[in-house]
Amino acid sequence: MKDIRLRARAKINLTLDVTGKREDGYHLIQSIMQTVSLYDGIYMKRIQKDEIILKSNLSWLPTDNRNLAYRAAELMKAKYGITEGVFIEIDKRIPVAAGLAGGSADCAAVLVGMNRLFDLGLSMKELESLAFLLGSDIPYCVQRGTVVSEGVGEILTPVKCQCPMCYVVLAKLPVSVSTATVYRGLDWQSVQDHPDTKGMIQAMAEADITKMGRLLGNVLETVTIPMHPQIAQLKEELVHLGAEGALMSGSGPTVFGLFKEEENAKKAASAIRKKFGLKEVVATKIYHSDSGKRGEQRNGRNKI
Ligand SMILES: C[C@@](CO)(OP(=O)(O)O)[C@H](O)COP(=O)(O)OP(=O)(O)OC[C@H]1O[C@@H](n2ccc(N)nc2=O)[C@H](O)[C@@H]1O
Ligand SMILES: Nc1ncnc2c1ncn2[C@@H]1O[C@H](COP(=O)(O)OP(=O)(O)O)[C@@H](O)[C@H]1O
Repeated sequence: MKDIRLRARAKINLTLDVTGKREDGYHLIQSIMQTVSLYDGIYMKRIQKDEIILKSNLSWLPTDNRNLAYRAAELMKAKYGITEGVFIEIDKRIPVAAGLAGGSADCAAVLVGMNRLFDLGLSMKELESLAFLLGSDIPYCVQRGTVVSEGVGEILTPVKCQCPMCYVVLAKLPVSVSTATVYRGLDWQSVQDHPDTKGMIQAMAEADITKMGRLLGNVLETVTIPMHPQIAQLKEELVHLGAEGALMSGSGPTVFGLFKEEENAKKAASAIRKKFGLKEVVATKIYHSDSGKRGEQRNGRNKI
């Protein structure tokens, strides 16, 4: 039976602005999203019996249609009349409910995986449209890279210059933050400090990581930091440890710091782990696709 291995990578938001609110309560955003190397491993296999079997290394992660990866397989099966089944195994490494889009990345990977496993021949654009039915961040997780995300997350414009290579420390407090609660708590019209999206793109074009560090900005911090003030302490400590800048990712609570040197990022990660007694601290880096094409076959293994 045909099988496939994929890497579902996490994202950070280098900038996140909210520019309006739709009548249905969803917020209009402008955000520079960036893929990082940290990934969940996804293994998928066609099975004869018409069912979806999902397993993961986290005992408490749902394995039914509360899991976004399951929902992706369910949607594809229904839409394309697939009567065979699929086995999905998730090796979860991205912290959950963290502002890193781990669930969305798994979901996007399963959409890509179903397309390949069942030879559906769908284009990236078609996969992104399906992705948007499942969540606002998921079209981006299909596309990946350095992208300006607008609308509620469905309007994606790749940034022409690549984000310069730098090292990223992710530190997650042991608390869960609901994206819906954070957006509900935002009074977007009274936000004073809007991130400079254009300035950030310019800094990336100049490969000026120091300037990028200065321009990091996320309006959702105004909601999540009062709920969890340690986020501000983590940001301060990362800068103290040599980060060019630090920011909360998405709706939080993960904080990331940007470092020029890998060694410094690793040292900072271990210092943060000790000082704050945190388990979920990862030193990773900006992800640059080396093939330019998602799902490219390398060394006999499918990677995304
Ligand atoms: C904040 C961001 C920034 O990248 O990321 P995360 O923190 O989730 O990683 C995203 O906008 C999150 O996208 P995602 O997590 O896919 O959101 P969804 O599942 O579609 O929606 C969860 C809830 O958030 C609110 N929501 C979401 C997106 C948006 N543009 N405006 C909203 O108000 C809605 O109330 C919705 O019920
Ligand atoms: N495959 C999955 N991995 C992680 N979380 C998932 C998954 N499927 C559904 N979820 C649920 O989605 C919610 C958001 O998870 P996640 O995508 O990790 O966070 P965020 O949206 O903050 O980046 C969690 O409450 C989690 O229970």
